[in-house]
Amino acid sequence: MNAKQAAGYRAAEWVKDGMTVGLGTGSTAYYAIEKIGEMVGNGLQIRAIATSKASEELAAKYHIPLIEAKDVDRLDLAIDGADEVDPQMALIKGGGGALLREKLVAINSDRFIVIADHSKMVPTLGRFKLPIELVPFCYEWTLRELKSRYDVPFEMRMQGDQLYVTDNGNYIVDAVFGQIADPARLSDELKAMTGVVEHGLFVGIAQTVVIGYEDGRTEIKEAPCSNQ
Ligand SMILES: O=C[C@H](O)[C@H](O)[C@H](O)COP(=O)(O)O
Repeated sequence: MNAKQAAGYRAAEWVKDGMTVGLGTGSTAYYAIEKIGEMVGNGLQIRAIATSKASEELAAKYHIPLIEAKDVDRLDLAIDGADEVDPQMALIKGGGGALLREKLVAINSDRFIVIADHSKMVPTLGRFKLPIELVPFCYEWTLRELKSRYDVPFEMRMQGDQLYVTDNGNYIVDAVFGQIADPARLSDELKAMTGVVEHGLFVGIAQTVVIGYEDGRTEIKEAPCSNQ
């Protein structure tokens, strides 16, 4: 058992018969999907939406029935990893490029459970580069606007010698903020920019964080206003 596995497996315990479930993306979400797949193999009846093509393939491998948004109004639960988690349970996500689908799924779920190994817990967000998803059309102008507003390094995400393209056909620029003093404010500012599709700050969205440790222990944190 490693720390990511501990967190992923523990979160899978929230999944109950009849639920609709959002499946996250990344190396921690992998373990949650693996465990849920095992539970489905043992007779658990759920329907799921995956947040990336990679997680869709993983779900299919475990015979987890997949649905689309038109099949359901909201999800009961979503389980996903994070790149950083602060003490208020604000997150940076999108290291794997899946931030847009992940945020859509998270905000349309009754409970959003974040799974993270303990190294992801930080006092202040921003050491991890903040992914910002850009519309490819005239992205150079959006990038120029970002640079004029924020005096920090911006790095277009690459795949080999090509610009990285998300599952939604967009680009990602990673912003090296170092420290983000006011994640809610930055989130609103970025969201209001034309050309920015989405960004990796998840503020006030997580209700539960499951922290995993190498010895297999887990620690659960609930958002103060969460009544779920
Ligand atoms: O786009 C990727 C997602 O936001 C991931 O959940 C995040 O990057 C954490 O990934 P991992 O569990 O592999 O560290």
